[in-house]
Amino acid sequence: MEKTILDVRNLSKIIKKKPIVNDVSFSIEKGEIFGLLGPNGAGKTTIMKMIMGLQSIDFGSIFYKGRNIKNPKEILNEVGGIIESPNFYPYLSGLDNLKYLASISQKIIDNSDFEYILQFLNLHKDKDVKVKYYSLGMKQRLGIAQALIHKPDLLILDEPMNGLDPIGIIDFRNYLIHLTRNKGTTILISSHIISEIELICDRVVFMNDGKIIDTLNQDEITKFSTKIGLTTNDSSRAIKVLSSHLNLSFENNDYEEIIGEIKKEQITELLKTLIENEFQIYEVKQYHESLESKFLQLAGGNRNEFNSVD
Ligand SMILES: Nc1ncnc2c1ncn2[C@@H]1O[C@H](COP(=O)(O)OP(=O)(O)OP(=O)(O)O)[C@@H](O)[C@H]1O
Repeated sequence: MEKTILDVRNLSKIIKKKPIVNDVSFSIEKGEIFGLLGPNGAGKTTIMKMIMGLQSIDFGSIFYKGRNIKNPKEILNEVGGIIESPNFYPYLSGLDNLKYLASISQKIIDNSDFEYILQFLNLHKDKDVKVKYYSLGMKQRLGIAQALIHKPDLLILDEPMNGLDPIGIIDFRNYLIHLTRNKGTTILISSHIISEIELICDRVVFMNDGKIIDTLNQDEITKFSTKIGLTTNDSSRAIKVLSSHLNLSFENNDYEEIIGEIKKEQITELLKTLIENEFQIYEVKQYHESLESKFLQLAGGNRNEFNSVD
């Protein structure tokens, strides 16, 4: 079985004599979640568009499962993605949009697949509503459904959390982890929001000005962000709940904040526990050297364009 799913070699895109993507190489293994992180204009979307055949390649090659892909249409049945705003037929319902896509896929997609994806993305009750009446968040979730409905081996997600609410983000992250761990799906995901990426990625590439400036693997990502500061509506109760439910030790600091050491992969569980116990969460901060500070250091001049941990 082919271990490397995607191999991007010396990819370049020149627009108006400017290298938008400049000699970028990386490869992604089966079942990996691979993050592209970079400020606005770094070249993330352009790379994804080249992989999906939405933009031509000026230099370099893309290998998919060992095959040099000259015409990306060859692999579209195996690849799903959201790049920029997803496209829909506004006069069709959410379900009919999905059914139309399914009808042009070569994969077998049955009613239980539609049911599952619509339930999962919390669109089930609005499945028969025309998409022109959908909110931004609903359209984003339908876009995710479109990317997933044909069960792609490789999922390409350009800023997929845009427009999702906090619970939607947590559920979506967990679903991506489920897809990779249980279905063997491989994911290439971009963001300029560091906290979204560091929670789920096995490897992260930092881009700036069209170039890769650094790559971190899971161990290197994990060693960041070990201390968390939380501001909620009830610090004392939060300390008790985190201790009794998750065996985490948090304490008050001087700023109505509670601080505790936590492993990166526990953050989702921590937030879920607090939400389930009806806390208002006003702020979540990371202390120690975080992926964000590493990124800001690497990105230098563009530092103001990054979002901080939400
Ligand atoms: N067709 C085009 N014509 C001119 N410039 C372009 C074109 N496509 C992309 N660019 C420029 O290329 C650069 C990289 O754009 P790209 O969308 O790939 O960045 P990005 O990292 O995805 O940014 P963001 O986080 O804002 O989505 C930007 O400066 C953009 O303005």
